Amino acid sequence: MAEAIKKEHPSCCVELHELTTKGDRILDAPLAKIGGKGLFTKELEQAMLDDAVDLAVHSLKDMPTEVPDGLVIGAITTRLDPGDAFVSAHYAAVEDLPVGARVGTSSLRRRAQLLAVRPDLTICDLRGNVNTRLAKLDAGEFDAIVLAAAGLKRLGFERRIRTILPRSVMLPAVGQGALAIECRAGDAAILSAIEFLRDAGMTTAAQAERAFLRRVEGGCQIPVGVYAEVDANGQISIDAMIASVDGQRICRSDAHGAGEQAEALGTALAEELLDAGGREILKEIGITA
Ligand SMILES: NCc1[nH]cc(CCC(=O)O)c1CC(=O)O
Repeated sequence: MAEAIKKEHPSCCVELHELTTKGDRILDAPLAKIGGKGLFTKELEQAMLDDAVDLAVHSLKDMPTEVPDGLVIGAITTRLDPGDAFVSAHYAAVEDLPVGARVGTSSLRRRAQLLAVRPDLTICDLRGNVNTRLAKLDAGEFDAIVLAAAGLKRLGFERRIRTILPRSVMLPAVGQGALAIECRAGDAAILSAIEFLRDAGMTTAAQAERAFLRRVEGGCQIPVGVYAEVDANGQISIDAMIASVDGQRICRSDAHGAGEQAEALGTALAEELLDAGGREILKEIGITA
């Protein structure tokens, strides 16, 4: 990212400040148990409010739906790959896994959707950075793991991907695969310097996906999936689901309309799913929506 900005603005001096967040540091507990919003974003946001850095690059999916006062998402990039990848030494796809196979994954969303199609699987918690997760698979702890395709691709592990799970089985997390560039709200110089990174279609899709998430009050800690896409005519399609953690119940639906209606469509789809059983599911895991 620093390289891309430097290339676009040769006269700018771009300095990289690497910060670690609570989400990077606590690697021995499932994200759902660490809890709290902004696990991967807070430290970076504080650095911007303190004027220590001018912008922060996040995975959009790590960003809470509410941005702190004084900060904005200045640009959302093209989605690298929204999907979830199946990685395994011995099996080519989920349907090839033997009965009771051990699958490692870090998220309730993946757990629920895997169990919906294969209730026999043993889903095991798996956290850590991508290298650690692949090392645990290679050490034989699991028959397969499922993790974001974008994370694997960005870190050069694309060849480890056996299949991308189809969206009919696995809806991604809100914003998965896109990056969000956050900066101070009034910083006109930075806002215009990062404008070139902005993907118009993805920005609209993110509005719908984040409106959906805002309405169901979830983060990547709850079994919720959503995927929105804008076509060449500016029409948006949204697919979303709310699942029980055991995958036994999945409320799923879709919505279509003009891109200008992205937020309203996302919110309405959330309400439809909450009314169709989603509210009850979230209540069971302690969330009132
Ligand atoms: N929950 C952690 C996280 N946040 C962003 C990514 C990479 C994918 C992306 O940038 O959307 C990952 C890893 C994963 O889910 O496997």
